[in-house]
Amino acid sequence: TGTSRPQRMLKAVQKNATKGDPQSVISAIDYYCRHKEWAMNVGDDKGLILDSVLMEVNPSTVLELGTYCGYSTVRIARLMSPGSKLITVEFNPAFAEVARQIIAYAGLQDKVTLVEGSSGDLIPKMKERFGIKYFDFVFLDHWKDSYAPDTKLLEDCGLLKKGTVLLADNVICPGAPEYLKYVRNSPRYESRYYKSNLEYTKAEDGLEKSVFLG
Ligand SMILES: O=C(NC/C=C/[C@H]1O[C@@H](n2ccc(=O)cc2)[C@H](O)[C@@H]1O)c1cc([N+](=O)[O-])cc(O)c1O
Ligand SMILES: [Mg+2]
Repeated sequence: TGTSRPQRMLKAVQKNATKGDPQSVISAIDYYCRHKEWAMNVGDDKGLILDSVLMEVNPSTVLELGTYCGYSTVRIARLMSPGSKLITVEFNPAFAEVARQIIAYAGLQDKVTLVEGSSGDLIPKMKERFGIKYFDFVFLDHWKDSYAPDTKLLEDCGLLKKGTVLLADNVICPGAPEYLKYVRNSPRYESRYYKSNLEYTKAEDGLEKSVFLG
C-alpha cells in the first residue's frame, strides 16, 4: 500500500508552502485539492466566509469539531489574536498525525490544542481538562449526524454563552438536516445561511451561522 490522501496532502504542503507562513499552507492545499486530488477541506470559497465570520467574532476560545488534515484549523488559528486558544477534536489517529504536522508547518502549534477522540467523549471534559469556561466560536465539520447531538451536549455542559457563534459546514452537501431543523426552530438560536459552493466544485453547499441567545 502506498501513501494515503492526507499524507499526499502533507507532501504537497512541504513541497509548495513556506514554513511558518499559514497563507502559503492554505494556498498549497487548495491548489492540490482543486487540481490534483479532491479532499474534504472547507476550501477557499467557504473559507472566505469562515474567515469573515471568525474576524467578526474575534474569539478568545474556539472549538473545532473535525480537524481532518488541519486546513480549517490553520484558516481559523491564523486569524486569532495572541493569547487566544483553539481546541480541535479529531477521531482518526492517522488524520490527527497529518494535521499536527500541517499545523506545525504553518507555525500555529502554540495556538492550537489537537485532542484525539470522539466529540461525545471529549466535550464533557473540556472544562476539567482544558480549563475552558465557554467557547466563543464553534466550527462544526465532523460527522454530519453528530452536529445536532453535539450542539445539545455543548448546551448541557454549559460551554455556550450568550453570543457564542456556531458555524456549521456542509449544511447542504452532504447535508445536516437534523441540525438545521434544530437550530432554525429553537428559540435559543438566531440562524443564518451563507450560500456558497462545495469545496473545489460548482455544486451548492453553504455554512449555517447560529448565534446562541443564552
Ligand atoms: O463527510 C464529511 N466530513 C466528515 C468529517 C469527519 C472528520 O471529523 C472527524 N471526527 C472528529 C470527531 C468525532 O467525534 C467524529 C469525527 C473524522 O475523523 C474526520 O476527520 C464531508 C463530506 C463532504 N463531501 O463532499 O462528501 C464534504 C465535506 O466538507 C465534509 O466535511
Ligand atoms: Mg466539511
